[in-house]
Parts: sequence; C-alpha cells; structure tokens
Amino acid sequence: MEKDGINSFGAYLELITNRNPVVHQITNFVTANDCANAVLAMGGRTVMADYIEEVEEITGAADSLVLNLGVPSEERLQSLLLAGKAANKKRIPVVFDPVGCGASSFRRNAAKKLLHEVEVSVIRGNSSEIQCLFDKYNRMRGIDAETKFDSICTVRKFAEKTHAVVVVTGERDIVTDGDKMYMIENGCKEMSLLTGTGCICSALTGLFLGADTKAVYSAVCAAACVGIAGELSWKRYGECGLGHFHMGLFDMLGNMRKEIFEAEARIHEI
Ligand SMILES: Nc1ncnc2c1ncn2[C@@H]1O[C@H](COP(=O)(O)OP(=O)(O)OP(=O)(O)O)[C@@H](O)[C@H]1O
Ligand SMILES: Cc1ncsc1CCO
Repeated sequence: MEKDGINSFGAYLELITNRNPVVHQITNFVTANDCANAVLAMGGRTVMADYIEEVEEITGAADSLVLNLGVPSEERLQSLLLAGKAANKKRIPVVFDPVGCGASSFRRNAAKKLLHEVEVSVIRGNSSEIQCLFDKYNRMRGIDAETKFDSICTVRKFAEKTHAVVVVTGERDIVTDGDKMYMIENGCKEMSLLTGTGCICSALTGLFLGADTKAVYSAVCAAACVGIAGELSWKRYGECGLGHFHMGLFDMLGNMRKEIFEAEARIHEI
C-alpha cells in the first residue's frame, strides 16, 4: 500500500472514533438510510434536514456537509445552496455528489449553479457524472455510470479548475487534488448491483472531513473503506444473495479497524 505523504490511515479512523463528527447530509430518499447508517457504523453522527427555515442553523452545528443531487427539486436546490453557503461562512467542509447530473437539464444547471455559488472541498461522482460536470459529455440516459472516464488529465484539470478534490468512482477509483493523484483498487463489480454505494462513499468522505482529515486523504480513505467493505461483505455473504450483501456492508464498515484497513487497502499514488 502506498503511504508516501499519508502518515497513518489508522490515525484517521481513530480521529473519527475519538471525535464522533456530525455530518449534515442533504441527500435523496433512495439512499438516505444507508448513508446515515454508514456514518453511524464508522463512529460518526449524522443529521438530515432540508427545510429552508432550518437548514442553515443545522448546517452551522455540523462538522461537515454532504450535498447530494439525487432527487432534486427547486426547493431542495434552494436548501442545498443555503446550506452550502452557511457551511462556507463557517469554514465547514462540503462534499458535493452530483448524482445523475447529466440526466436532465435541471440537474445540469443545478450542479453548475451549486459549483458556482458554493466552495466545495470534494466532488465525488461516477465517471458519467464527472464527465458531465466537466462539460465533456452532456448526454446520459440514467443515474449510474455507463461509460469509462479514462482521461486522468481531465480529472486533474477539473480539480485545478474547481479547487476541489475530485473523486471518480468505478472499477478503480481516482482521487486528485490537482496535484497528487491516487488510485484505489478496492471494491467488487457486485457493488453496482446495489444502489447507493457511491452515495455512501460521499457520506463517508464527509465523515473523514468532519474529523479534520485533509480533503484528499478523506476522499482516499472513504473510497478505500467502501471498497473494502464491499469486498469483504461479498466474500462473506455473496452466496446468500444481495440482501445479505447489502447488510454486510454495514457490518464491515462497523468492523473497520486500522489493521483491517491497512491489510486490505490497495491505494497507489499515480
Ligand atoms: N466494477 C467495479 N469493480 C470494483 N468496484 C466497483 C465497481 N463498480 C463500482 N465499484 C465500487 O462501488 C462504489 C460506488 O461506485 P460507483 O461509481 O458505482 O458509484 P455511483 O454510480 O455513484 O453509485 P450510486 O449512484 O448507486 O450511489 C465505489 O466504492 C466503487 O469503487
Ligand atoms: C436510483 C436513484 N435515483 C435517484 S438517486 C438514486 C440513488 C443513486 O444515487
């Protein structure tokens, strides 16, 4: 496992269990429960609120904010913007998950507006979503990734342009802050049979950020944790079926310790 510049992943896991950061997530009804339980399993706390009258106050009391575009509406977009701006004012780190951002012009415009008005620390999406955000491709039929995003240079440029850490998940996850670039090889193909593993990755990025971990390491740790949990759960429960595999993810996230992480993580600086 590559460790240059990453002093101790174990320490980042311990930061979470010592601090129990509160992650405010404005997310979608498809995956909200999984995102909440993933954060709890790893030792964090979470709150989900999107009513315009309370969203800034609740953001202000959190350690990090995750903005997920999964089921957008005009009202929810207002909430995302208000929360994002409240977080920026208090220097609370923000993760943006542009779920299905190419699926409609409303989502595309919403994602653009959000990136324009809110300073985000990390953007995490699948290859189609990141492609769409970078204006390389504007066409997408659904929510999940369809095409391979293989231009490492484009991801790096996107990070430079947005001053955010950019994460592209998929068979291999790519994380860059525009300078350093990491590849995470954890995960298994069966993870795409469950909806929400990407949303969980974004939620856990918020968790590491909320424990004061540097953005690029937060993103690397979160991607590796989800991938490891997926692999271990499939190994243990795959033969039972997708339901057990799904629940097993939370068992494995809950059991994630420094030793397991360091034995299982396949992280390379590229
Ligand atoms: N073919 C694969 N092989 C290994 N890991 C995979 C594969 N496909 C997805 N993953 C893993 O699944 C997780 C989610 O990645 P993915 O790119 O599928 O997110 P997503 O499309 O945004 O998901 P969702 O929208 O369902 O939340 C990541 O940890 C990723 O590494
Ligand atoms: C399937 C789906 N539709 C809106 S959000 C979501 C979960 C994947 O992010």
